[in-house]
Amino acid sequence: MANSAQAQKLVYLVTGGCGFLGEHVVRMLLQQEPRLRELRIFDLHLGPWLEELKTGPVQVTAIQGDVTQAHEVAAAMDGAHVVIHIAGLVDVFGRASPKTIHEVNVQGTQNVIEACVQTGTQFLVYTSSMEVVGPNIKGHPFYRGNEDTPYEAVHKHPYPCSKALAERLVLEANGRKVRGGLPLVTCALRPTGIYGEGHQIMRDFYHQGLRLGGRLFRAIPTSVEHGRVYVGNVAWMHVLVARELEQWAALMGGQVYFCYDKSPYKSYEDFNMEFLGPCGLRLVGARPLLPYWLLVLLATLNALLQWLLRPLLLYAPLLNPYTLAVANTTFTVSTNKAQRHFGYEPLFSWEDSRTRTIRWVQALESSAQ
Ligand SMILES: NC(=O)c1ccc[n+]([C@@H]2O[C@H](COP(=O)([O-])OP(=O)(O)OC[C@H]3O[C@@H](n4cnc5c(N)ncnc54)[C@H](O)[C@@H]3O)[C@@H](O)[C@H]2O)c1
Ligand SMILES: CC(C)[C@@H](O)CC[C@@H](C)[C@H]1CC[C@H]2[C@@H]3[C@H](O)C=C4C[C@@H](O)CC[C@]4(C)[C@H]3CC[C@]12C
Repeated sequence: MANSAQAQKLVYLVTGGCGFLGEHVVRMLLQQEPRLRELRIFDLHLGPWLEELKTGPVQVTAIQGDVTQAHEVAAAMDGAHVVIHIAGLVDVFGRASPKTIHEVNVQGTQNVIEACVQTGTQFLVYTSSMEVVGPNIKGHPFYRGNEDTPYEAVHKHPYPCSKALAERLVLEANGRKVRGGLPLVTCALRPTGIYGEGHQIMRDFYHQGLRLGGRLFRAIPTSVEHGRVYVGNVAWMHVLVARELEQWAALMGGQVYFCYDKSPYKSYEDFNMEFLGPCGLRLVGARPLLPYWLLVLLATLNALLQWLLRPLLLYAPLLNPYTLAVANTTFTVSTNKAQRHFGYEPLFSWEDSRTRTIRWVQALESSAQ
């Protein structure tokens, strides 16, 4: 813990700080980073909950802005020591155009990098994604892989393509001179499927189950495992990386780290039932109720419907060809690189992560009644 001489001298900027992961990172920084003097939260959509944070010892500055606007990013960055770049369009459901996804995720990231160079911000932590690696378009499984596992990372979908390009920009920017002549130190964190309080997709599954009389229908074989990580542990890894990046710049600069904890490897649907089951939902079927070819047909029909209806309304169901393919491909990580490089250990046990998430879903239940 920092002593009083070190305390409260740093300015952090968090982009996307009002999103699912961003809010947890903001709250974790306020709890776990004693050197914070000012915390700037830059987001397209500011949350009302930010007001409650302004009563503490750290100056919390909410900045409504757009990462696609370079001047807005530079203005928010000026004077910051560390930037944690979380903002992004997480869209695999066809809600945004490929162009918009690229503008936000790639150009937005480039704007953050250039703002660091222009203003002299020396430390950049980027929230990347497992999808930078896979699953690839060939449906190759990634089984208990790590940051060095060979894998043909070939993508077509705009989201993984944008995350892969943005991550590359961040890693290539490591070592660039920023204003004042010091080197920019960057690194990228790759969460697998994040779960926890505020996860919109979990909320969607819960409401879908309520609509179907408390039942969800299995679509994916139990043998297909997906790595998942609790949002609190992802937030903790962001805080730790931002703290250690200066001291271990030579080791950590230009590196990628998977985000991991002790969450069990299960199919995406079975894992969700760890939280939805205790809240009264039941997953029907020991194996998929429909053959895979029929699921592909239904997913394709959903994509066609989305295209036909687009001039009238946004139709964006969970099931589409991309989400079906991802859900149906094993992707699990087994690594300790973050532990070896900067001493990361999960802050929340699996049991604690599960309990917190169940309590959140139960709160949804009471608000739905
Ligand atoms: N959710 C996951 O499972 C997961 C897994 C791996 C990586 N990630 C990455 O984590 C990051 C956050 O994901 P999330 O699940 O919290 O998503 P989210 O949509 O809840 O949060 C994204 C935030 O970014 C903001 N934002 C979007 N466009 C912006 C723009 N143009 N300018 C400024 N702010 C903008 C949004 O308003 C939102 O607050 C993303 O970069 C995503 O790729 C998410
Ligand atoms: C309708 C069924 C087939 C159902 O099982 C579909 C589930 C599907 C919506 C999810 C399965 C895997 C998810 C993705 C994965 O957890 C990792 C991701 C990376 C992250 O950066 C963004 C979110 C996501 C793409 C995540 C999205 C939902 C799934 C595709």
